[in-house]
Amino acid sequence: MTLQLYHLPVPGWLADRGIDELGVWSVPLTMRFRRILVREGMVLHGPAGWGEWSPFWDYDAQESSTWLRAGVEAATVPMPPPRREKVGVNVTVPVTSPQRAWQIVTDSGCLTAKVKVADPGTSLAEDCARLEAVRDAIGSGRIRVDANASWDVEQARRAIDELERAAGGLEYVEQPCPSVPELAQVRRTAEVPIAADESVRRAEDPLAVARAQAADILIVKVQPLGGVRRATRIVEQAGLPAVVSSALDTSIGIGMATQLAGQMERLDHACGLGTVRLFDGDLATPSLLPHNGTLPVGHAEVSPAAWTDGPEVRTDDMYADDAHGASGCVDSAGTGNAGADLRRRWTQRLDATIAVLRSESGRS
Ligand SMILES: O=C(O)CCC(=O)C1=CC=C[C@@H](O)[C@@H]1C(=O)O
Ligand SMILES: [Mg+2]
Repeated sequence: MTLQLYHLPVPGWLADRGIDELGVWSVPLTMRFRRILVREGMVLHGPAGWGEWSPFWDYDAQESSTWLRAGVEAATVPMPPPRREKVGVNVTVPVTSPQRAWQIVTDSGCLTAKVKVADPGTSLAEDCARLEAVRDAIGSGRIRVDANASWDVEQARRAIDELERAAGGLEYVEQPCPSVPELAQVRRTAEVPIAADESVRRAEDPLAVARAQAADILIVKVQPLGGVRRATRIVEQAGLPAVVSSALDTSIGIGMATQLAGQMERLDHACGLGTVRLFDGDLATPSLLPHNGTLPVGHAEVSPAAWTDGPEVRTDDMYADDAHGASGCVDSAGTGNAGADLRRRWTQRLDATIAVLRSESGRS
């Protein structure tokens, strides 16, 4: 399987906001990440360029609506000039063998590595072996780990000590435990700084973690936080250093994230934006991949060559049989209903998500 990208008709709610082109895509990953092997989403075009909307499939319409606000903002709201032209990024190391981890870090050219740990079904010893290999590859560079809320307080204390020893020093530990009170407890005794990710991006109140002094650093992601402007406000209000990171986006979403990094007053840490390397295909040419550990700040464009159904498909012709775009599409390879399932699932998802936003604007 390779990259697929199909046009979809633009629903009225998006057209009213200035969106004039809509695509749905699917890209295989080069290796398992976050327990998935394929990433899917939409891209939206408007007066400010391209935006991405790619909530994971385990997110409901309510949570996905925040991600949609971000995609619409990127496509329709021009950003002020950035404070910096390029940003440092970390290489992301999935749960994998020490050999592969070593190779990923060596190939990356990055001076900071973020290593996934505590994945269900793997042991602390395996995590330590991966960290030793990463230290060997990165030399005097920085290593951070992400536990994705997998530990309780006691497990976190024990694991952090061991991981720190294996890594020969850690820059920070990202989301060791699920709740804010647990993070606060771990932070009180840990020698290593604590970063909050899920407690910011999936929380009803993204500032609660800062108020509770439960983290030293915030991880901020454009789509989960509803856009560059809202994410910037959250960082300002929290008053903590922030690490701009990816939501496992294509280059379009990574471009949105570089814009957030470009707007931030303080940017002391490498951004978690090197993840296009995990994709086997991309919407932009060239892809937003780090060179010498940095990425340029700015929007990425969907490449005309990326469209499976051709760059200039008139959606009213394509979907003559089906107003919702799920059938009747003839792709450029002549394979009939290729992508029909992808288009149907995402059209339904978009409809449900727009319904949430409509009801919210009805209430306000
Ligand atoms: O921060 C990075 O280096 C890459 C981004 C990354 O790790 C993630 C992206 C998307 C979903 C998450 O499971 C994961 C994270 O938890 O930070
Ligand atoms: Mg994380």
